[in-house]
Amino acid sequence: MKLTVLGATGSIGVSTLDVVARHPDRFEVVALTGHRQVEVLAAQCRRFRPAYAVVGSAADAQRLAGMLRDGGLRTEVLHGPDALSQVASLPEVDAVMAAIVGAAGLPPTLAAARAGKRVLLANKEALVMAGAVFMAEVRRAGALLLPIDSEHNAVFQSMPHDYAGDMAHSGVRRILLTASGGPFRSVPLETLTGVTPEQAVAHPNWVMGRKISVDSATMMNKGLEVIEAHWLFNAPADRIEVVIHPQSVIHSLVDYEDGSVLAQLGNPDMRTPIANALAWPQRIESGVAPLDLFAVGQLNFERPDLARFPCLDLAYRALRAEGNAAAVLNAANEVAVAAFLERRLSYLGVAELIAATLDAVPQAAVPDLAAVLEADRQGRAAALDLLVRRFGASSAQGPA
Ligand SMILES: NC(=O)C1=CN([C@@H]2O[C@H](COP(=O)(O)OP(=O)(O)OC[C@H]3O[C@@H](n4cnc5c(N)ncnc54)[C@H](OP(=O)(O)O)[C@@H]3O)[C@@H](O)[C@H]2O)C=CC1
Ligand SMILES: CC(=O)[C@@H](O)[C@H](O)COP(=O)(O)O
Ligand SMILES: [Mn+2]
Repeated sequence: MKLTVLGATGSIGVSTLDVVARHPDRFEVVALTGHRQVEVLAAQCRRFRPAYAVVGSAADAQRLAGMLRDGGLRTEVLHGPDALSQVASLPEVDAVMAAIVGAAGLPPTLAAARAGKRVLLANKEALVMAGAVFMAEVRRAGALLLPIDSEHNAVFQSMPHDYAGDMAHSGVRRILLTASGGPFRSVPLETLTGVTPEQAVAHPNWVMGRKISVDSATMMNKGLEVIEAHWLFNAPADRIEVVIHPQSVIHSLVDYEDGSVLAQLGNPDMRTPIANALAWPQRIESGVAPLDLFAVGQLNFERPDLARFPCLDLAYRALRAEGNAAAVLNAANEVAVAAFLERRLSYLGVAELIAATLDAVPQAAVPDLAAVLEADRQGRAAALDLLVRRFGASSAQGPA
């Protein structure tokens, strides 16, 4: 199978290449993309010898090309958003790992879907922003969409094999998404005012990029995942429930009409869902240790407290509002998380800024990609404006 890995230099990208390296007879890497981490991408190119590598800027492309030439590699180095879409839709590529973080991942992921690829979807923001447009393109092009997000991969594994998007027909009552509750699940509520980016990114169970780690702390990650589940499984909001499960061993569950509840369990290591989607419908070795239930000992469950996790409530509200609301929610969240990581916004300010942005941007339909991108633009503009005017941040904003 010939692969493009979008976001190869990130947490999911590195785990993907770890699985790929275990099966040189099965997988061939055609293209790798990074953004700013040129040295990491250069090392990956030396190891996997792709035909194409993509970075964010012309200057970095020049630097990478020099490094690869010195190593005797023939990899063609490209840069910029169009190059991402180009390598996501190459005719010789069978499967695309979509592991760019945030809205920047939408155009190349959509390009892969439009080209009818096997799309391994980690970039949940793409589906949150553009769910209807994205799913329509998947169906039109006959692409195979396989979820990488651990919860959705667990649901995928626990659904009937012939599930075609009709929960009632398949006897599915509810989808139960598990959530760790993040680093602030049980700290006294009054201490949340002063929490730092370092505390927020210290996830109890998973090692991930900084943006998704903050999302886990606020539980916006679970909110985005509720919206993701809605689109992937054609599930209405009131049939998707979130269950806090602090051990992150049960990755999610499907509740059937006959009272059966099927779940997928495993150690919290993304190489399991990555291997599952890369090889589906076969099973391959992933490097993940066998689950030791005696060491786990206990599996606990709690109902999420929406006063502690208002972002979860905001995401359900955006899903129910339909139209541009989810794209605005996502845009505001990206602005808020970046500002929090730069210490320009408090932890509690993240949810407040998102709520204020949702109030500020008028409702609109999003029938096509242009409308989705306009909703994203409006959400970012409103959030940045509110950040300065209402939340007192200075007007300069650095990279996320
Ligand atoms: N990490 C995890 O365990 C999980 C992640 N996900 C999802 O997977 C996606 C990736 O997450 P994760 O790997 O943690 O994130 P990371 O921050 O670790 O990696 C992000 C990747 O995207 C690249 N990137 C960043 N900005 C841009 C841009 N503007 N244009 C092109 N490429 C860009 C980065 O390049 P560079 O580093 O070179 O600058 C890097 O390769 C997210 O959508 C996340 O929600 C879902 C489930 C679990
Ligand atoms: C590994 C993965 O899929 C993450 O999205 C994970 O779910 C984050 O943990 P939380 O349950 O804390 O959001
Ligand atoms: Mn997840």
